[in-house]
Amino acid sequence: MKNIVVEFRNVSFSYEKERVLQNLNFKIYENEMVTIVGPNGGGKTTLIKLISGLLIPDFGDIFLSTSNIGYVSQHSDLDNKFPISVFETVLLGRVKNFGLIKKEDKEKTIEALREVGLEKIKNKSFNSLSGGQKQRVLIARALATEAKILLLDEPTSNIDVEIGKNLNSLLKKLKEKMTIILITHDTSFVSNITDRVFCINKHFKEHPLDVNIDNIIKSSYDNDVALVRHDVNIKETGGENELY
Ligand SMILES: Nc1ncnc2c1ncn2[C@@H]1O[C@H](COP(=O)(O)OP(=O)(O)OP(=O)(O)O)[C@@H](O)[C@H]1O
Repeated sequence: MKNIVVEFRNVSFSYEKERVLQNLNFKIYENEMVTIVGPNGGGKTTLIKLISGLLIPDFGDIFLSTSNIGYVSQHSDLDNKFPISVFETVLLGRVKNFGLIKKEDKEKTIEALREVGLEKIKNKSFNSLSGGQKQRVLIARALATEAKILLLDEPTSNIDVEIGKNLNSLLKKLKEKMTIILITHDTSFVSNITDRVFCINKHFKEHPLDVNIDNIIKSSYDNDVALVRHDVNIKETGGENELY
């Protein structure tokens, strides 16, 4: 029997008066990879913000087996006016309460960069990298925190098919040592490695793996449901904290 890593019990969430998630119940287990799909505005990002602790539910309870959570959000750009190297970006994952950086922190940073295959470009500026490389650096930053749960919000935005394949192999490797929860509109990208598929449209549904997910979403929610990737930056609204 696998250990439960995340459990939602009757969880509901609203932004001000708008109910976005209604009575969610599910469990996610150790070393599982769960893919979250659903229409635009269905509440997928809200769900992973609840898991990360960035948002607090109105009702219900969320149980987590660890507070070590790495979150790679949809938007990978850092401020261009704030030049930062690849190494420093990943090292930020080790900075706790503005304490001193120790030798061990630098070692863990290099280890994380090696794991995602980017050790050789550690001195490059983060903003000079391609979309796919930036994604890998941000995954390395999550690894440097020694995360036990990795949350990824649309990791295939801004990257081409070839880089997507590399990311797929990286996630397959990482799945052996952590639980991965990933939002994507591109289900083919993870179909060979995901263990379960959750569909979120205010309510929760779990779908079987062996069918075409896009068709399921359309038949479940109606044909007009928009399934689009986030290739554009959208400014966050509301009073939430940004993790990075
Ligand atoms: N900070 C916020 N303040 C108010 N409403 C918000 C906020 N963030 C999201 N919403 C609203 O909550 C609903 C769910 O948004 P969410 O981003 O979780 O959906 P999503 O499934 O991730 O959508 P997408 O596929 O477009 O990224 C939407 O109606 C959205 O407009």
